[in-house]
Amino acid sequence: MKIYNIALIGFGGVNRALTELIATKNSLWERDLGFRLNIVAVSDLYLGSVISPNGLDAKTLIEANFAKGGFGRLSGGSAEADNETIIKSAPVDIVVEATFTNPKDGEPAISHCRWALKSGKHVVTTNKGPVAIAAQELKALAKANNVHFEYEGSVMSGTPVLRMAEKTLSGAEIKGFEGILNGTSNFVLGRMENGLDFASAVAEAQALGFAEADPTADVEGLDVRLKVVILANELLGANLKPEEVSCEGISKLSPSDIDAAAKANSRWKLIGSAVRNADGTITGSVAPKQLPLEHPLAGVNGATNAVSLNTELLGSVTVTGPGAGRTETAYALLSDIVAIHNARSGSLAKDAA
Ligand SMILES: NC(=O)C1=CN([C@@H]2O[C@H](COP(=O)(O)OP(=O)(O)OC[C@H]3O[C@@H](n4cnc5c(N)ncnc54)[C@H](O)[C@@H]3O)[C@@H](O)[C@H]2O)C=CC1
Ligand SMILES: N[C@@H](CC=O)C(=O)O
Repeated sequence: MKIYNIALIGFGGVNRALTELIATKNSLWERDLGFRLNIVAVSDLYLGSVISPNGLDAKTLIEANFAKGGFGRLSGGSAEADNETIIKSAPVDIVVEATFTNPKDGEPAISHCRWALKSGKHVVTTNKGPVAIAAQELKALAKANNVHFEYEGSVMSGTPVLRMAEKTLSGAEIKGFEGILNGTSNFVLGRMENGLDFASAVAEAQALGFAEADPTADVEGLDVRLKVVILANELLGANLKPEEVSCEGISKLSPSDIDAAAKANSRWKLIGSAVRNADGTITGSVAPKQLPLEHPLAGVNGATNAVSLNTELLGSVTVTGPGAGRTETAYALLSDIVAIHNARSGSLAKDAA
């Protein structure tokens, strides 16, 4: 049985949810997946950092109500978040990057990934910045250092779309996609349909753990823009940069726009899409669209996301599932670790034989 020592960078909703899963499910994973996870280091801007080479107790990490700089009170702890030392020096196999997504330049998360990969550590991340802005560089670094860079949760949280497409749609010739790719804005639009005002709906999405640290990224479409870039680059072989994707969010939609749509048997949805043009170029966009109720994406509600992949050989293939949520996103990290474990232990090859 394998034990993976891990470092958590960022200890917010997602990495706390992963810690909770570790506290409750390690024995199940040992039996069913063939590994356990051992948290050896944690670093968080607010709490500080801590390293314990033998491992930290996951239950204690979750239950202790640490104040600002609180890791400083732990043995091996410091009130400052020394990410660089933790990432480069902690004796871990996997760095779990779940700090905030910076839609402008992806930092400091890109540096976190770079440090880890250069130190010969696998990276699993739900952070969209490094994937949308620096995937090529980080994949090359991973390859050069014989480690993995995995990021299933960067699009549609724990709902498998990147790995599903890579593993099961090879040769289907994906020509484009359109989807609902932000849980917060979809949740907000639904709550506004029920009469709630915009600000209260955003506050609810924050309380439920769906929203970004700065929810402007959700409601102005910046988060979807990163996801469009990731999907286009991964599934269509594009080389898009965020600034090349046109972007409009939902913040200008008023209650009367929402009512008018309902009266016309339709609904506003924030749609991210990309298409391969006749000349081979790829165009991406993010914009609110008024969809008739019978449209397949019109019935996707709350923090659920959905993406319809337009393929040459299969027609339209739609994947739907949670697009945000702490535990749902922590599951994406687990699925990345399972992918690493299977690749390293050769169990997929054995299954296929
Ligand atoms: N919550 C969700 O539903 C989903 C989140 N994501 C992404 O996962 C990541 C984590 O999300 P959440 O946990 O919900 O965010 P969060 O805001 O709850 O937690 C982020 C944590 O990172 C810490 N942090 C910020 N900058 C840091 C730095 N430079 N060094 C160390 N720690 C730092 C903050 O103190 C905070 O505790 C984000 O990038 C987010 O975009 C992706 C898919 C879904
Ligand atoms: N804030 C994002 C979280 C997942 O990426 C969302 O609401 O979809």
